Amino acid sequence: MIYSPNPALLDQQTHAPATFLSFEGVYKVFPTPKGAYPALENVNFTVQAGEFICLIGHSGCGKSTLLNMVAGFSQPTHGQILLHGTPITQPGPDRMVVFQNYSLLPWKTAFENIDLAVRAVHPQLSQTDRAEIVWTNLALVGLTEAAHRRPGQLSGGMKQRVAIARALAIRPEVLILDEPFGALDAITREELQDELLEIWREQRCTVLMVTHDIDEALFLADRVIMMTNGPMATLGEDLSIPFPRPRNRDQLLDDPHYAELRNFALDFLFHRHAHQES
Ligand SMILES: Nc1ncnc2c1ncn2[C@@H]1O[C@H](COP(=O)(O)OP(=O)(O)OP(=O)(O)O)[C@@H](O)[C@H]1O
Repeated sequence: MIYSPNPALLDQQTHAPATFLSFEGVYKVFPTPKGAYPALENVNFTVQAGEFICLIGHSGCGKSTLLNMVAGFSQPTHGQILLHGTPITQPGPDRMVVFQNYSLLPWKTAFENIDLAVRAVHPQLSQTDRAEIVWTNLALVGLTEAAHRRPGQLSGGMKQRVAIARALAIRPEVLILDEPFGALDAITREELQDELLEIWREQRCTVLMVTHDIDEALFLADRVIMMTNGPMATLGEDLSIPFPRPRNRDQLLDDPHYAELRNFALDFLFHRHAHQES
């Protein structure tokens, strides 16, 4: 079959397929009681479909602000963020967010939390079809056995697995992860990183993930976007991570290029753009 792109996805002037996701001169200014606070200034970069991008920067540099605008929770003050060439103006099921604090409904079971999201996006589906989607996604994160437990009966890692399964059940094009493993112990964190890579490999969604952990970013990402400090934070470095996949943690640590990239990132954060409090 000959591939013919959807005309709506073509750039009107060049007729080239529109970039998957692009940040074009994005500024964000927050009104505060003390006056306008310019959080982000002139952020420009593009993301290809299927890329795994990690955003790193000191606390307060605007990482969550940027993700929130991709999610459609807020709008740039100037500039635009385009998905398939169309400005993002509101939330939609093509972009799902997973937060650090799981944000599950405590009175619903794992199954019900996921089912609720599926029902909100696909109200036309029968209960049987919805249940199939929920079971598939619970299995994807290894939680079939815990389906009928409420969040209070789940560990932190299990709660985050439910949150990831809930996001994936909607089949988003962009999976937005805001420090998803920040509250987890080191072992659970590594397990979830491996599972996330496996899911991403199978589903080929595009991932935008905020992390404070350089090793996590180097293990997971195709590119690490490093942000300068706020106010007026912007893109500082756009690092390509060349390690072949599937990645093996021990092999990565032995790779001299790994130490080079890690030192470059550390130098960016703690010398070139040191935070006063760091
Ligand atoms: N609604 C708001 N009103 C005013 N200022 C805001 C608002 N939201 C964020 N800010 C400010 O914008 C800056 C960026 O915040 P943001 O939460 O995006 O940073 P971050 O890089 O995600 O930080 P962290 O790593 O600590 O989560 C901060 O100085 C924050 O105080």
